[in-house]
Amino acid sequence: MKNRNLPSGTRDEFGVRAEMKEAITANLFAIFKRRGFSKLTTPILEYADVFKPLNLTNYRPYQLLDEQGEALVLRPDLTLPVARVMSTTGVELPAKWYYSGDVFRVKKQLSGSYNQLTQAGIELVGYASLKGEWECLKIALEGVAAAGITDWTLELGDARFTDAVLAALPIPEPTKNALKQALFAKDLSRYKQLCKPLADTAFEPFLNEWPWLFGSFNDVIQVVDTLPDIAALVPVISNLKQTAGFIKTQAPDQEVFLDLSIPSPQSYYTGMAFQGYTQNSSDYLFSGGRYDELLTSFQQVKEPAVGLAFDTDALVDRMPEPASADQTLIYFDTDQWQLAEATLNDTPNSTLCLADSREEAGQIATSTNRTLIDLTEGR
Ligand SMILES: N[C@@H](Cc1c[nH]c[nH+]1)C(=O)O
Repeated sequence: MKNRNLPSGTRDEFGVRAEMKEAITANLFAIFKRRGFSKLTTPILEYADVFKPLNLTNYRPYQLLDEQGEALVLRPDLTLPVARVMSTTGVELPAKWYYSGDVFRVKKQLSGSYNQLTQAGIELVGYASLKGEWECLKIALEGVAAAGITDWTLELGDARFTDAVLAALPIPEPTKNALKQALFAKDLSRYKQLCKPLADTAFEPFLNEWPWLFGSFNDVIQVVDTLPDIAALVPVISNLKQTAGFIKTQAPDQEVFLDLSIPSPQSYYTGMAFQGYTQNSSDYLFSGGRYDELLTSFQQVKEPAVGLAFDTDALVDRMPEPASADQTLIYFDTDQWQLAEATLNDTPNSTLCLADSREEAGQIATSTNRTLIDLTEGR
């Protein structure tokens, strides 16, 4: 073997970390199942076409070809495969699915982030009501709590906000597009220049704040309230306010932020989006949102849908490590297997010592800091 290195952005997982990941995945699955979700598993390989609705600059996939020369990819997302299943299998709707699996996204070299990450998530297909978003948020609160993470921020947004505001501005279409680009790129000098024709209009106070429209829910809503009436914004703001109220009833101490100055986390979102963050890290704990148009890229009929995925690796990175219990090693002769088995059953946190000699068993016990039970003693 010439190259023993791993492909960039991948890792091996073993020991405590791998066990913590298994434990949080089991906890999340228990939450999903208790709330009536069914399991859905899809392959790691899919036709590249499935992921056309993604913004591929953020999610550049690993590509390969099948035997007919068709482009395949390692899946960069788990929501699109669920949408594909929904449109090809004629499953009766509405449906509640859960899943877990690895996704692969080619990141910039040396960006320091991983190209393979594990997600565990849910998709609610066929539910148009705000109850769908709230079910996702309830699961987000429970999932993060199950990981033992207490200090985190829930960030809300809405994919419709930016376009609704831009549509109302009395400026030509190309200027609106340029303004959106400058806003998202945080190119402030260009942004200010493009806003000049709107000085002294009713939009001015809002436009002065828009690039910084991120922060605690009520502070951001106050700025939004300075806008003149925009009919398309009414349901957006009302849903956001109701949702902040819902969180208050479910988790009174939960910090809720609102970000209305960035692009939607996924190009396929059509409504509310929500993410969980801890301080000093750009990895989200979970990310989700409503995507009512996505199924139309696979089938004729439109189906409302909303979902969320936990980044299992991000949860593990922030989970408190479990206290390690005292471990015991059971040394025995080959003809004592039954006795060794009985001792194993009766002794918590024990493991059989498979060494050939008492001396080797002693060395292992010392180097791994374990107590040794010697069943050969006095033979
Ligand atoms: N697939 C999305 C998360 C999601 C699940 N359902 C809806 N959104 C992501 O990876 O960001």
